[in-house]
Amino acid sequence: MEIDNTPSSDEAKETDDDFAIVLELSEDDPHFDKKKKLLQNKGFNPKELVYLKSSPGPDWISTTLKVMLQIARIIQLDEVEIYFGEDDACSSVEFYSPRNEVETLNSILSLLDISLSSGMCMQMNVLQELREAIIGMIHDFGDKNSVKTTFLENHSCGKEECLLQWGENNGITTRLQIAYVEGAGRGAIARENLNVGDIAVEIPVSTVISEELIRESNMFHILEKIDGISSETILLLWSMKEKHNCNSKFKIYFNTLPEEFNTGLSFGIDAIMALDGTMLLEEIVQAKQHLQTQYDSLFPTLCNDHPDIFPREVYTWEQFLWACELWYSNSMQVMFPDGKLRTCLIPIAGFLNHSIYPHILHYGKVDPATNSLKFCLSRPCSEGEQCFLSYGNFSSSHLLTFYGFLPQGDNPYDVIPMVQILRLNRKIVRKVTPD
Ligand SMILES: C[S@@+](CC[C@H](N)C(=O)[O-])C[C@H]1O[C@@H](n2cnc3c(N)ncnc32)[C@H](O)[C@@H]1O
Repeated sequence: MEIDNTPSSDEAKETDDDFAIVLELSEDDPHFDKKKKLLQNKGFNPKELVYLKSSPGPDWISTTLKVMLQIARIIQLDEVEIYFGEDDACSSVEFYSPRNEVETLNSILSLLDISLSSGMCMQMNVLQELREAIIGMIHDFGDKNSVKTTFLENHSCGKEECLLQWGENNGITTRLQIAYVEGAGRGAIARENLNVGDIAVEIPVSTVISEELIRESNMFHILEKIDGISSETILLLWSMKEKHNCNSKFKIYFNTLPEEFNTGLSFGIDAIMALDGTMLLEEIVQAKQHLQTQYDSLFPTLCNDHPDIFPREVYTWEQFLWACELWYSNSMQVMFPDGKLRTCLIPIAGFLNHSIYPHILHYGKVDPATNSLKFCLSRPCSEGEQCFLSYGNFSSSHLLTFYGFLPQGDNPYDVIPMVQILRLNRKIVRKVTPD
């Protein structure tokens, strides 16, 4: 089917309608049915063809882009956005979330780039015009939503510089430098103007801390025999000891880690009192109880049975909590070429802070061609600007509990209680409204 602004079938014959950009909702999409319905509510099909004209009129580019955006926004919705998208099905929703918007613009850009690089299209000039318009929209979005960072000048970044040097010696390439920033510890700052598609940091797999590395350690054969123990727990126990290992390959990385993380898990009594009666306190207490149970199931048994491998002074509850906070707040999920998803610590990339308006959206897949992780920009980052990542679609309570901060701006993922309220509200309406 042709979209609104394309010619009717008679008109189509008079135009160069031989090349079309295809916007398609994948049948593998876990939300295919809901998205299809949303598309149909707006008059679109799951597969739409946007035909190019050789001499488009003055409004053609903007009208065409508007339609492409409407379709791509729905294709790029995530679960929470779909929930609200369904409510707004008949209204003319233009904006779902910052993540959705950046994802949408980048998905159209990549379709245009594929068409341009195929060289099959007669209307290269039109594709170029569409591309420039999309790039302009990505820039505008960044300009409207850039977060001002205040740098703290009186902090030395000696340890961080050492890590950057270590990274360089071990094949890490980065266009970021590290600085202390107000309210977030260290942050990663662009050394030069970075554009959409540029790689801000590239990390070879050999410099990533993952399960594979731990298999070589002398504690692995003991831990793997423990019933139900997860890879994450094994990694956590390894990092508690490796932190003190002077010969560790990752010594310089461990040197840069904070003594304290200040996530919700180590909130002091004052903070806990201030949260009295809130759902957040419940979340923190439950998470901590779970960790305490886990610790008690492992210690002091491991220290008693293998004192040389699990020294008592290293495996204290306080150090266990530190390692939990390290892994919760600094690890990333990475997909390896063998198809396995592993939890990893990633030196240097670990300095990237989170934002609701991130520059980098996709970073969790090893490129098999280079055996490296590439942190590519989905929107530009100017020289001297702090470069942000998206840690995921987390609510503020999750970010506070496991990362120790509240994000700036309206967090679109603060919706769970609201979703519950809406559902409850609907149930009440249904009950009181006769059929
Ligand atoms: C992966 S580390 C990022 C580097 C970290 N800032 C540091 O100095 O090591 C994640 C931690 O950074 C801090 N952080 C990340 N994003 C933040 C933000 N938007 N505001 C405040 N703190 C943030 C939190 O302490 C979080 O636990």
